[in-house]
Amino acid sequence: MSALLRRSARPRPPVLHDRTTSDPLDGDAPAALRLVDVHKSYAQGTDLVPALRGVDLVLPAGSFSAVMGPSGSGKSTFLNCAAGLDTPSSGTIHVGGVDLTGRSADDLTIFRRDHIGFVFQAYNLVPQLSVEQNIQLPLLLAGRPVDGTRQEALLEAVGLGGMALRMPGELSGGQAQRVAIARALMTSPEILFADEPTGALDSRTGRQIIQLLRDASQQTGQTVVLVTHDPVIAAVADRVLFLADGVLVGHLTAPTATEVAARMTELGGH
Ligand SMILES: Nc1ncnc2c1ncn2[C@@H]1O[C@H](COP(=O)(O)OP(=O)(O)OP(=O)(O)O)[C@@H](O)[C@H]1O
Repeated sequence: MSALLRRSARPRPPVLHDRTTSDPLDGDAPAALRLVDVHKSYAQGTDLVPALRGVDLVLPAGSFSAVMGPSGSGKSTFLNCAAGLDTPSSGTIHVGGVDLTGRSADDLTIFRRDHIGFVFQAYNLVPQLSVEQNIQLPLLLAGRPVDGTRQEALLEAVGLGGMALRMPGELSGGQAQRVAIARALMTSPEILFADEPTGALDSRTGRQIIQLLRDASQQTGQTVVLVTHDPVIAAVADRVLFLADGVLVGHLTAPTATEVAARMTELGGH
């Protein structure tokens, strides 16, 4: 993969409160994501349903992590709070040293646009826009210039060289997810969140896609956090974090799929 994919040296938009954090567990590596005692409850009638119950976590920059847990354990809630799509009931969340706590919805939208990438299970491409227009969209929305050379290099890297003018309706699921990955990397975000990115793909295509995300993120030094139900997909990560009943109950470093599956069985997941 081309060195062009390394994160752009172009000045980034200013962060809201720029300050450096480091991970005491990882030497001087800067923290890409830091959660301290994060709780999230949802109102259901007169009851409060706890979805996260005191999550503490530090992920170093450049790490590739998978989050697993039984259905209802709080994975999506964790991802949505960490990505600034939802706000925790209490606790603090820092992304790249920026405290997201207490931000207005507008502030969070601007922050997400400039500093966070997303890949969703459903690809979320704009059907009326070509592949290249979809990839350029986050930059255009942020009022940032499009680097044509980087775009071309990213399309090559995700195996879509020569397909810039195709429309989403002309793509397979795997190709559509490749476009979504290129789009998420185009803005050189501080951190990329992926929610079941292979969930709609057959297992062979899903494994190709996750390897591609892994390779591309390694080249760009990108921090990635993905939620998955698939132990084979999770085993591609540096570390796998396990959630149960809204609590992080452990992690495995560079595990095999068999080790991940065994831990999930212990937790009562699938
Ligand atoms: N908007 C909401 N309103 C009320 N309760 C919610 C809401 N979203 C999630 N919950 C509850 O919070 C808990 C955690 O849900 P969450 O979707 O985060 O789990 P999950 O691990 O992602 O589940 P799955 O693997 O099934 O997608 C569950 O008990 C769920 O019912």
